[in-house]
Amino acid sequence: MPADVLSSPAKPTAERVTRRAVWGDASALLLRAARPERSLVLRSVAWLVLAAGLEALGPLVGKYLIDNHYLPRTGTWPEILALLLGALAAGWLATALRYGQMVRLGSVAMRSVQRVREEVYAHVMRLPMAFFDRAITGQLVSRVTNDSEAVKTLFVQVLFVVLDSLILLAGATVAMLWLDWRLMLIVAAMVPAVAVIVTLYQRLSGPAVARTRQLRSELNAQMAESIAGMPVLQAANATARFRERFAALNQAHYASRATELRANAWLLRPVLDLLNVALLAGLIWTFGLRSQGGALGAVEVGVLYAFINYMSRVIEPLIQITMQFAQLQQALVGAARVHALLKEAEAPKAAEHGEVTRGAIDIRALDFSYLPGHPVLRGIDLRIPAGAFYGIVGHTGSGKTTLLSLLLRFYAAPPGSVRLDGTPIEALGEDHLRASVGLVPQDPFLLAASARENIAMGRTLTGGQVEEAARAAHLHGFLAALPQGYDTPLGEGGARLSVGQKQLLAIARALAGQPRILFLDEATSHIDSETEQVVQRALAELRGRVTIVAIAHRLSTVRDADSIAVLNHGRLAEQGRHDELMAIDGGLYQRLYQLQQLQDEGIAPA
Ligand SMILES: Nc1ncnc2c1ncn2[C@@H]1O[C@H](COP(=O)(O)OP(=O)(O)OP(=O)(O)O)[C@@H](O)[C@H]1O
Repeated sequence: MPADVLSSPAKPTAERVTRRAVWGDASALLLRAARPERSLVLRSVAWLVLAAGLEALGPLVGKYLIDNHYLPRTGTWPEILALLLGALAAGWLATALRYGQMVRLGSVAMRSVQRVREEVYAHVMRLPMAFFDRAITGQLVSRVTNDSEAVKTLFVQVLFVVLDSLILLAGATVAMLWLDWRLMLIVAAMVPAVAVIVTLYQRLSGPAVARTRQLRSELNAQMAESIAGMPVLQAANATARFRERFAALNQAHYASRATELRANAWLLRPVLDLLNVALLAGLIWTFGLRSQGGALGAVEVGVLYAFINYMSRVIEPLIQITMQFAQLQQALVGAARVHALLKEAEAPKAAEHGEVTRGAIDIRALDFSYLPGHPVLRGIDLRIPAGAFYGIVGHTGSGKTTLLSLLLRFYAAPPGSVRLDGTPIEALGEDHLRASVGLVPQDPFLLAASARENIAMGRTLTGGQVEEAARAAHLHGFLAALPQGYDTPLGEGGARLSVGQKQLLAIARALAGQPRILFLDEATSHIDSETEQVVQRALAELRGRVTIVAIAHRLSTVRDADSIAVLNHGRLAEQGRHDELMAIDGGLYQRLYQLQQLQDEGIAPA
């Protein structure tokens, strides 16, 4: 992550490169977010330029009044009144214009955040499973919620305020140039001084800002992890240790914030205020020299009035710009992180040809490894006819789940090695593939919603379809007897259900999509024998209509399967019906089965 490198002071070259990358990433995100409203942004900027021009007129009118009317005492009241009213009107118009445009640009910023947040969420949903192997949930949540706010900060507090200030600065500079270019040069000395201050500030506070953001996202991550693992933490009496860990992170976050605050407090406003006073003294000194008849010649009093006025107008935008650098640091890092996430490659798009109509699976010479040089599956050949019930068994780590993940296209199998109804799996359209297969995972994932919503999962299913799926999973009786029937809230993670009921609900959900192929990943490992029989009955009723591939630790689940594939260290060791496999003397399946029987009888350890 760029920000992490940014916070490391040890490698100046890498830091420079990374800082550039942060700027590049953040600007790319900004452009992307504003693109749909660029004409509105351009129009607003044009209005801001006009407002700055009107604002710059004020001191000019003042100068004209002093030098042409007040000092020579030549002005007539109507003339003076007209000039004053004109200046007032210009000032008010400028204020109204600026206010209106800032509100408009603020709305652009809000809409941009909305767009970015939706884009990030949609993007995360399309990322390949391999991404989630290394992603940390809390940090991802941070990206979608906190960091996408950085776009708003970049727009509202930085870009627009800085832009507005720059336009004001340009207006005042042009007016000063027109009045007296030499005096203007004195005021212009502020610009390099501010550049020095900002560079210094960036060096001091930049790493602290990046560290603060990183620590904040770690705090989020720990919070999310602790809530998810609460039963384990409490049972292991680890809460105090986790509290300490959280406190240590929080302390580091505080220290990092304190460094930021110190840099802000010392470097920004106070230094600029000092500079302002020094330049004002320089201006009055020069004016004094000239009025003594020095080499520069006389300066009109009105010019001095206008310059003092412009100086305050120059100093304020400069203060604003430097003050925004604090926000800019944070926003840049946040925006760069969001952009880095958006650059994360999505799963490759399929060619979208071919269809799954019957549910036949053909696996040929399938090799797979997560990490180069560490093969997990080797030369698997397996043909599963449509409507068949196949079991996959094998010791822990033999590659069962990996095989299933490839059949679900969670990871990419080598092209052509997995075919569904004759079409290579990589060519099937995403929506079609997902509609054709159903998954009952080992740990059923339940939404904090009603049973109906949990079965439908956002699909537009009729009440009849939901009920039919629940009946097929042998869960209808239970759900219908709940206080609000299918509409009873199930609590977070389905807290109101037993593990077996959750498993049956996951089966109902998978069946509600009317899949051609149903995958079960150890769906019976956590349930009692009675519920297992219910699951077996449900599967038996599906036979011939849906292809079923079931990974099972508990071999009784697949005893009746049409065929059982036995994996051993990533290879297909044996294959056949239960009785055929049991007939192989000293065979792997036979040994697994006998071991399980001993475990069931309490003779061997589980
Ligand atoms: N996402 C991953 N990244 C890297 N290696 C992985 C990943 N998932 C699994 N592995 C490795 O692949 C091998 C096979 O794992 P897999 O989960 O497929 O086995 P399994 O037969 O399903 O085991 P179990 O019965 O314990 O669930 C293991 O050595 C495991 O460490």
